[in-house]
Amino acid sequence: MTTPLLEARDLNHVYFLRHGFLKQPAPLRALNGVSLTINEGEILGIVGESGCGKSTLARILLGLETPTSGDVILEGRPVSSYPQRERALAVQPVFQDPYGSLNPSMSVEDLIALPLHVHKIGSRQERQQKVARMAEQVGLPRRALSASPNQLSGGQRQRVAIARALVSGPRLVICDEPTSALDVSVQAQILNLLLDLRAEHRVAMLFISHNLSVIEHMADRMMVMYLGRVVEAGSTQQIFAAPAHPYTAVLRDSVFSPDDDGGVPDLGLRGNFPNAMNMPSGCVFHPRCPVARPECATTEPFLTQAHDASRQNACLFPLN
Ligand SMILES: Nc1ncnc2c1ncn2[C@@H]1O[C@H](COP(=O)(O)OP(=O)(O)OP(=O)(O)O)[C@@H](O)[C@H]1O
Repeated sequence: MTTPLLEARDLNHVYFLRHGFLKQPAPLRALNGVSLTINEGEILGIVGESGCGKSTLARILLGLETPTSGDVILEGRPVSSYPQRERALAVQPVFQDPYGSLNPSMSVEDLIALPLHVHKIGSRQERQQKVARMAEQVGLPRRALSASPNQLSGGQRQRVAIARALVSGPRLVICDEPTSALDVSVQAQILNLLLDLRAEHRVAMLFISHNLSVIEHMADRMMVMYLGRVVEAGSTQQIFAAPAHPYTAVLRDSVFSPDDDGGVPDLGLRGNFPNAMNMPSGCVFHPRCPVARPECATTEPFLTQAHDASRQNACLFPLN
């Protein structure tokens, strides 16, 4: 068996929130026993409503946050044993907001070259060549290299962010809602660009979105998250054809407005998205589940294999 590129084992993350000056901080479980693997060159999609823990997971995998418990293993070694430089070279981010993540006082060329500069890769001339090649691959015109990011459109800025993420040759790119802030007309272009770059560079991606149709387009395998837990995982094609968890089925059948802003979509479910500080008993989805039975309020389901070893779901009464 080949070693996965990245493995997360039983990640738990708790934030402590203080309500009121004198009150004791109360725990909010943002991640609850999340495990995953990403293989070389593979795209793993993570989907779920706002607040389900997607960005917390991304930040932990990027090393921007330390999990309360659990392990992250990169190419068979715990990430804690990696020097920061090596980890940053192996795993690069592309965030949602291309406006906030690009320093407007730098030129596009310097922005793309930043990882090469920080990690002292290549001579000045080699860096320039790499940046020019990368800019061409992401479809930026040559004249954009001397521009400030403020002079570019949202789609072009995201191309800069993607070029910067890929220029140092990472093995994994973590894309957190990379097209949610863009105009509908450019979203598909950026998604297809990421697919082309994956094919060309054999780079793996963790692709986070609240929109299941984006995940369907992008991901080889996918995980559905709800209130910090994984409720279904498996091949994207199989899950779309026959979702096992009622939450996945609701997400699949909901109609997303193409220009929704990444907030909580209207899934037509009874009840609101629950408060993560006051988790429902039994199955955490049961208060909103269209097919819940009495046992669902009292018995907690665990993520278990179904169909074959590649699929898992956490439902007492799976649909398929
Ligand atoms: N720094 C923080 N301090 C306290 N609570 C946090 C913090 N970051 C996230 N949370 C809480 O943790 C839970 C998971 O948040 P997270 O941002 O990871 O979810 P998400 O699925 O990425 O949502 P979104 O798409 O809105 O970013 C939420 O209840 C959120 O309010």
